[in-house]
Amino acid sequence: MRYPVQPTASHFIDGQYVDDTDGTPIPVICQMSEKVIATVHAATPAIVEMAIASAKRAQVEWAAMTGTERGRVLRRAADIMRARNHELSVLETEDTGKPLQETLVADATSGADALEYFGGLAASLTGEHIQLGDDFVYTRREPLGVCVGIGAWNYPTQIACWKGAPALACGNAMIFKPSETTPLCALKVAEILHEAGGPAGIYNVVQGMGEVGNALITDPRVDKVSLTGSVPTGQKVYAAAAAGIRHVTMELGGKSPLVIFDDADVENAVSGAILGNFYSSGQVCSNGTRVFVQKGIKAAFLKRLTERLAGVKMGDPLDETVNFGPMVSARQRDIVEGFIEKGIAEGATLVTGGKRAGDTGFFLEPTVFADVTDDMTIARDEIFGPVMSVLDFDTEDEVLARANATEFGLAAGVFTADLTRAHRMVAGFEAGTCYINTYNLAPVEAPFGGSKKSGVGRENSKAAIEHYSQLKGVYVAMGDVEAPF
Ligand SMILES: NC(=O)C1=CN([C@@H]2O[C@H](COP(=O)(O)OP(=O)(O)OC[C@H]3O[C@@H](n4cnc5c(N)ncnc54)[C@H](O)[C@@H]3O)[C@@H](O)[C@H]2O)C=CC1
Repeated sequence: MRYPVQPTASHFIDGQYVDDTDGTPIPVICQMSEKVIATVHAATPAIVEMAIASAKRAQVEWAAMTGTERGRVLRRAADIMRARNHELSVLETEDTGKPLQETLVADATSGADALEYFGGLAASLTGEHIQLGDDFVYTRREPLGVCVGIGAWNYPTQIACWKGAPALACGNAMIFKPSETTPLCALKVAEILHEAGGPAGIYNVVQGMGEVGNALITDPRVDKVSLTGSVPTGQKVYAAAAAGIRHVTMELGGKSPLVIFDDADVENAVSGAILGNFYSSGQVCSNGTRVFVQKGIKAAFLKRLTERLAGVKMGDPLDETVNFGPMVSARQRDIVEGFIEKGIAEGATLVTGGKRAGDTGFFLEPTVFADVTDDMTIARDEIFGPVMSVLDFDTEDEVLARANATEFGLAAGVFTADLTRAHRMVAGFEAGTCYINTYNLAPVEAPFGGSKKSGVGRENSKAAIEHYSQLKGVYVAMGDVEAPF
C-alpha cells in the first residue's frame, strides 16, 4: 500500500482533517522530478485558534487519565507505525527526498521507538516523599499544559514523534507545526495517535511558515515551545517564548568536530566520517563536518575515503538500491553550492565532488575538501549539505582547543585506539552529544541535544521528562501552626 501524497486536508485538529483554503498555498516539490506533488495551506488565524482551543480542552481530559492509560495509547501508536513502516517510509522519502533505503530504518522506526519508550515511562512518572520530622513534603509531577512543537525539514516523522511522545506521556497536549518544506509526514503521526485511542485534540498538526509558528508560541494559552531549527530561528523563538516566560527546548544547528587520531582503525574512522557527513545527503544537524585528521593517518584516511565514495549510488530515492538522494530543495542545493564555491575560492583542496549531478533533481555530489584551515568559511558555518572539511592536526591539546573554538556545541566524536585518551577528549569537548569510535547514532534511550548556541534542553531519554513536566511541592503539617503573633 502507498499513501496518496496529497493529504486529505492541510491540518489535523481535534481528531480530524480540516482545511481553510484562504491560507497561503504551500507546494510540496518532488526533489527528483522538481514537480509539485501536493499542496497544503498555511493555517489562517481561524485554524490557529481552532488548534489551540482544541488542545487546551483535550489536555485536561488527557492529563486526568492514568499514566498507564496514556502509555497504552502511545504504545499502540508505536505498533501501528511499525506495521505501516513501509508506507510511512515512502511518504517520508516523498516529503524529503531521502533515499528509501534510509527512511525504512531511520524515520518511522525511530518515531515508533520514541512512542514506545515514553509510553513505557508514562506509568512510572511519580513525585517523591520527603519526611521532615512529623511533617512531610510530597511532590507531584504535573504536565506543563499545551506544548507547541516546531519542526525542521530533515526528519519530519522523527521530529514529530520525538517532541510528541514525551509531551503526551507527561499529560500535555501538543500542537505541532511541521516545516513548510516537508508538511506531509506529521499529519500521519497525528492520524495514527488518534487511531490508537488518543482523545481528539491531544496532538494537532497545523501547517505554515514562521508567522504561524510565531502566532502559536505567543498565545497566552501555550505553556512550552520545542523547536528544531537553525540558530537564527532559535534566537527568535526563544525570545518570543521568554516574553511569556514559557518553557523551551531548543534543538539547533551545529558545526561538530570529528577527531581522528593516528592510532584509529582507518576503516572505522572512514565509516564514521561517512555517517557523519553524507547520510541524508548531509542534512543532519549533528554532522561531524569538521573532520580533524592527525597528520600521520591523513593520506591513508583520504585514500580509503575516496575509494569508499565510489560506492555512492545516486538516483531516484524511491529505488531501494539508491543510497544517496537529492537535497531537500533547490534553495538548499543553491546554499550548499555557494559554500562549495567559497571553499574553492578560499584555497581548500577539492578532493572529490563539488558538482551538481543528474539532469533533473536537486542532486549535489558528496564533496570532500582537504587542507581546510580553521578560518575558512566552510570550517566555520553550518552548511547542512554533503560537504566534508578535512583539517590537519598534530597534538591532542591543539585539536581539542580547535574543536571547541566554535559557537556551536551540538555533537563531537573521536576515533582512537587509546581509550584513556578517548574519554579525556570527550570530557573536554564542549558538546551535548559525544561519540567514541562511532558517529551519529541517536537511540531514544540516550539524551540528545546541544550546548552553547546549539541548544537548550535534551530530547529523548529520561531527561526529556524534565522538559515536559514540572514539580509541585506540597508541604503537609501534622501539628498546630506556630505564628509570631
Ligand atoms: N539540533 C537538532 O536536533 C536539529 C537541528 N536542525 C537544524 O535545523 C536547521 C535546518 O532546518 P530549517 O527547517 O531550515 O530551519 P529553520 O530555522 O529555517 O526553520 C525551523 C522551523 O521554524 C519555523 N520558524 C521560522 N521562523 C519562525 C518564527 N519566527 N517563529 C516560529 N517558528 C518559526 C519554520 O517554519 C520551521 O518549521 C539547521 O540549522 C539544523 O542544524 C535540524 C535537525 C535537527
